[in-house]
Amino acid sequence: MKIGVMGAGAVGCYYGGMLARAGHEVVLIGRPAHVDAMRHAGLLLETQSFTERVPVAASVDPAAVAGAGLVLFCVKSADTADAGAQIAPHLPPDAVVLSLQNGVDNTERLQALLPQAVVPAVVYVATEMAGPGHVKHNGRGELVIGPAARGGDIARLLQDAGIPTRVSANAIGELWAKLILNCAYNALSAIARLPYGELVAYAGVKEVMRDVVAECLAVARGAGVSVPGDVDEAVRLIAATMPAQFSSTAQDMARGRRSEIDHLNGYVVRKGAELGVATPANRVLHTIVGLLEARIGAPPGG
Ligand SMILES: NC(=O)C1=CN([C@@H]2O[C@H](COP(=O)(O)OP(=O)(O)OC[C@H]3O[C@@H](n4cnc5c(N)ncnc54)[C@H](OP(=O)(O)O)[C@@H]3O)[C@@H](O)[C@H]2O)C=CC1
Ligand SMILES: CC(C)(CO)C(=O)C(=O)O
Repeated sequence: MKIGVMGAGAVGCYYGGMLARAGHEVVLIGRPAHVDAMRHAGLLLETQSFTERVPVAASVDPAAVAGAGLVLFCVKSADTADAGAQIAPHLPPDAVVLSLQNGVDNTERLQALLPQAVVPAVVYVATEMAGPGHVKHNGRGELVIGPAARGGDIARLLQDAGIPTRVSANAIGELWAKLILNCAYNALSAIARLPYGELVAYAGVKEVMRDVVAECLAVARGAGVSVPGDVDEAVRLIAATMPAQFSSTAQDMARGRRSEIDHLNGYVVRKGAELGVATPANRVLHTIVGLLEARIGAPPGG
């Protein structure tokens, strides 16, 4: 089965690379610098256990998804609508689109554009682009995917390629659990320009995070979502296990790029307003990040 990857960035290149390395026909669709490098010398896949150059097809043309039975959709949340519209005319009717994105509404937004099955995936990985056509895997790599008609087959295909995958009937709840971590850490790390260890050591930060988490849980409850696990413990563990890490929002801001904040705290604020749940702490964080992004000239969120 041909596999298309929409968004040849950190996540797309890691998972697409693992699948290509396992012998699947994979095409990575991305920006010219990465595509040119991969066409010339393959994808440089640097993981914690091996480093390999993986031959892979690459294109800047969204039409390259034609003929794909599975598409990994790996753009940032702000690019979901544009990238979804670009692949829509070229997708086979029976393709399955797996959304490998943070935030809880990408599947819904993508499904509104596509008649094909769109399945959410919770992505537990740390990966980055270290240069054109060069992906660096810094840890983990598991996926939790939502149920789908061919969910079992897709999970097996991923497993066989060395990607630990399970199917969960509550993938949306798991996406919310991750969203809550993002809401607690991402904006604060970006605003303070601090890694998590220093961030939580500052007086009052843990209390702000507690307020943010309580609001998120109230919105999730209002939306009928059951958030699995011990959320407070999960929040505590982030700073304890990655004290030197800056949030992806902080990293985007440092690069002058638009972050996903509108789909993190911003989503909680919008959903809270819709459900009549107050979200003052999330609102303040979302607004301050928006102001900072406007000051550095990052394109407005979408
Ligand atoms: N990196 C990580 O470790 C993790 C990331 N995630 C989530 O995964 C998702 C993807 O993140 P990540 O891979 O880091 O992001 P990246 O920015 O590294 O990758 C996305 C790539 O897609 C490109 N792109 C966007 N729109 C198009 C388009 N229309 N056509 C072709 N290429 C396009 C982007 O180019 P450009 O930048 O020029 O727009 C970029 O190169 C996000 O939701 C993120 O939150 C989840 C867990 C971990
Ligand atoms: C979980 C967390 C907060 C880890 O850095 C993350 O996903 C992010 O930075 O976006």
